[in-house]
Amino acid sequence: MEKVKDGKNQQQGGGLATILAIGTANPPNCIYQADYPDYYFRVTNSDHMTLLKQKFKRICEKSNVKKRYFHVTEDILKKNPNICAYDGSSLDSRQDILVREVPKLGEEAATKAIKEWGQSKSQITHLIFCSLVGVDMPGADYQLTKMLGLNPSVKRVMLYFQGCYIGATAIRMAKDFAENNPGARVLVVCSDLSLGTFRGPSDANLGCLAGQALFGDGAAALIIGANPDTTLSEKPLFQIVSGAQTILPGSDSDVAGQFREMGLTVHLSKNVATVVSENIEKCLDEAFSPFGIKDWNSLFWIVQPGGPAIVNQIEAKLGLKQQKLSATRHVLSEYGNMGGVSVFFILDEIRRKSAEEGKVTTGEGLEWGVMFGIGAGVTVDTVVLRSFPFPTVTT
Ligand SMILES: CC(=O)CC(=O)SCCNC(=O)CCNC(=O)[C@H](O)C(C)(C)COP(=O)(O)OP(=O)(O)OC[C@H]1O[C@@H](n2cnc3c(N)ncnc32)[C@H](O)[C@@H]1OP(=O)(O)O
Repeated sequence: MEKVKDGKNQQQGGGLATILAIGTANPPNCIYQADYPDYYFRVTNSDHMTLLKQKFKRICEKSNVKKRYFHVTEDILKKNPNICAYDGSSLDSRQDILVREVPKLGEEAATKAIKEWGQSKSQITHLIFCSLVGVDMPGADYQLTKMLGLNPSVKRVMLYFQGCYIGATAIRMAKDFAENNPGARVLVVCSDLSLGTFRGPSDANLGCLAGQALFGDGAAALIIGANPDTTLSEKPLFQIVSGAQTILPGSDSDVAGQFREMGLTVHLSKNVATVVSENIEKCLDEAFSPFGIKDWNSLFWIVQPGGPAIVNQIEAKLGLKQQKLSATRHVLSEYGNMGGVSVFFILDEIRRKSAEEGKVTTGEGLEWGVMFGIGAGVTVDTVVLRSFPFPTVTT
């Protein structure tokens, strides 16, 4: 793990990378979880699978999700029955929608982040675009560059087909770009539509059924750069102190995805929450020992909300106070699991609520925080964050 440079990047004479703005977006079609089992079994023509429907209702009730947003509507699904079957040959139908819509939703989030940042988009030097789905060539990074009218020489990276840890991974990458390229301003965009994994129910893949109860659509964008220029009103929100990634032992194929003619099929074992919670303290120890921090309740918390079992078991294993994961739970409840996008929403919720409640820092009044990206592998990305005092700019 990269060590904190005590506020100074000696090589570049610069500071640590800082999150300068956050933007989020969702498609307009909102479905309440209470209505979802009926909706899902109806649109997938599966009402005859009564036992499976009862099980799905139980999963939805235990999901701790109140509502989710989706690009696809019942009309779109009716026109694409191959997507609604469990194993229909549907890749082309999915791609036609995803290749168009993933950059579009990303554009909405990026536009909000750039507006909050308040600077000219010509100052964006790097773009990192992440999406589980919608792979094409040139990719969503290229489409977004054109849509936003970014400098054609912006240095782009496209990250397709990574797990739900990717939001935290992208922050780790942006930190390297920002700290090693003087003056860099990195636009990070995550955009994911659950259409990539949407499919009808099957007795043969109950883990997939759990995914159908949890996944939702969203996009989020960050602007990241070192040495915020407060004379230009750049407002530092969170400092990115360090980033690390690891594969959890004994977790092979607990979270996996297969990409075939039927699209992307997710496999989730019942072991995910246990394997994550059993290994999370080691990730924390490695991340925070350089700073002598051992009290996990002294941190503000952002956890990829893969499902309530993951959130609950992390909380129990570490003895976290109940409110520690309230921003994480709020985002799970209001939007479902949006893959790599979720951690950006949680970060946004934390800074928004901190301001609203008059906390002294952007991180719930605390100084240090942790972000966990969790996904396929099982892979965990750990980002150490530091908040800023309010107001975040002194003139
Ligand atoms: C794609 C990526 O890279 C990243 C990701 O984010 S992947 C998503 C990771 N998320 C997960 O793995 C989900 C974690 N699981 C959960 O949060 C919860 O277990 C849950 C919401 C799915 C269910 O809640 P719960 O409190 O555990 O309820 P529980 O009563 O145990 O389960 C409800 C039913 O679902 C079934 N079930 C739950 N998880 C299952 C799974 N992974 N596979 C098969 N069945 C499952 C249970 O067997 C049970 O069935 P019955 O009611 O018939 O007994």
